[in-house]
Amino acid sequence: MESEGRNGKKLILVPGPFQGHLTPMLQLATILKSKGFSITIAHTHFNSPDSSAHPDFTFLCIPDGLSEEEVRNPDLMSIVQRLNVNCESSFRECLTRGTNHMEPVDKICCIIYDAVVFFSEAVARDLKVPSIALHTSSAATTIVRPILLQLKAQGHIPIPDSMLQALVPLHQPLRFKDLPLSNFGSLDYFLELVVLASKIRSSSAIIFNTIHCLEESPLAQLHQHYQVPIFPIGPLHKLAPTSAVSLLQEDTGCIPWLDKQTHNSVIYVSLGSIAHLDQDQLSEMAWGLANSKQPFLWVIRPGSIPGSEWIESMDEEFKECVKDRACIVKWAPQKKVLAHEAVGGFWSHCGWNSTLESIGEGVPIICQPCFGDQNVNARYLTHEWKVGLELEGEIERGTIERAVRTLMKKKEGEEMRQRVLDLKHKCDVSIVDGGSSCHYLSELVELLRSF
Ligand SMILES: O=c1ccn([C@@H]2O[C@H](COP(=O)(O)OP(=O)(O)O[C@H]3O[C@H](CO)[C@@H](O)[C@H](O)[C@H]3O)[C@@H](O)[C@H]2O)c(=O)[nH]1
Repeated sequence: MESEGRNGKKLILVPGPFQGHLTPMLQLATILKSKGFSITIAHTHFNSPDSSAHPDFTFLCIPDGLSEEEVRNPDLMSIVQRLNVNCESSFRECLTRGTNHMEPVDKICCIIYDAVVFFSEAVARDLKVPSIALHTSSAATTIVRPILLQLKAQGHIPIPDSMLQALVPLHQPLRFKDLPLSNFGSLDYFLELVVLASKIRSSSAIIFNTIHCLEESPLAQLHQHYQVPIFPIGPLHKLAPTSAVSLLQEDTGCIPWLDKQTHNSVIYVSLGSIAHLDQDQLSEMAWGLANSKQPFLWVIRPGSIPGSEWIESMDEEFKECVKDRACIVKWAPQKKVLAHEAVGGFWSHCGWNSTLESIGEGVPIICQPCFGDQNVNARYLTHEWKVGLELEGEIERGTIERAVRTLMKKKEGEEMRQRVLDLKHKCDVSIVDGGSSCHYLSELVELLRSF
């Protein structure tokens, strides 16, 4: 049984079962452990994290009732929907039954849950345990999501072409086309999920993996919107740099390859853990990179190109053309890659973790958002913080080649690099004594200790 934390307080943390959600929750767990709390990670069977990487935590598997078929071909929206239905009673049972590795309910001081697995809040309320939500996307995304519901009510979803380029009132620099619509599953369920995941219900506070200096205005709007404390305590990966939580095996062979490249010469390419490409897009990306003449490190996730295996789908001519300046892996140790001095640019889908990790290492970005909050993040990167280049329209080799050259070789790219280094410095300042994230973290810890 997990020994009591130094301060005698026990926390249950419930992550969302996707890479971009598990990562920040495990980082938060590491941070709170260092503050003296004992930690139980209550996770679904689906995409369960590797418990051996975190010997300090207790792991509790919530039976999730998903069928083998649902797990084999996961459809994100329906998985989220099913988990929120299936897991409420099994989670409650896990907590109340007091299994060998579980503490009695009255010893739990708080349940911290990812906002997408809101069944956790229902259980916390039922058991009269305080709860706090963690939002894993940006504050800007959270504050604009309700606009989608207004648009739907006005019959403006799908958003008409005539509106797409217009700025969203009170939410500049966002245009209507940047609003965080999902590509997955039914629109109605997505909108329902937006409502359910943004409700605070009985929870006592909301944690954001963001930084005051990056999102001052959206955070101010959130403070007005929600009647509970908001804790922007990011970037979590900087506060918990050793917290490993990869669902896929990392290929560390790319690090010795990077060691041989010159300073700021490599463009790192990754579209995160969810986005998919088709064969034509893969080919355009490949030739855009090849024609840019820049060395590149490219993550091609297994299964991300439906119907083909990753490397077999690249043709011989391409392999020959890039053989001295390309490294292609299935999954990279991304934080180490971005911190490597050879990496001078990141071509990213702009998931929120990748966005923070790139800013945190002072690496400018070519932005290719695929869906949802990535559109919001890309717009902030290109038009608010001005540290990213927008790759708009179809994926096309000429556009890619030009974007890579601009970022890596031209004055415009160098200016972005300077600005992102300034932002990195501000982020570094936020997490040390006197910094905003450090301050909010102390307040969060104080609240948790008061429960
Ligand atoms: O080869 C790789 C590629 C990625 N990563 C890591 O995987 C995470 C990816 O997270 P993120 O950049 O946020 O992308 P997604 O996995 O696509 O995340 C989902 O969840 C995020 C948080 O809610 C959202 O912002 C995204 O839009 C959504 O797709 C990051 O920590 C990366 O460091 C690796 O370690 N190795």
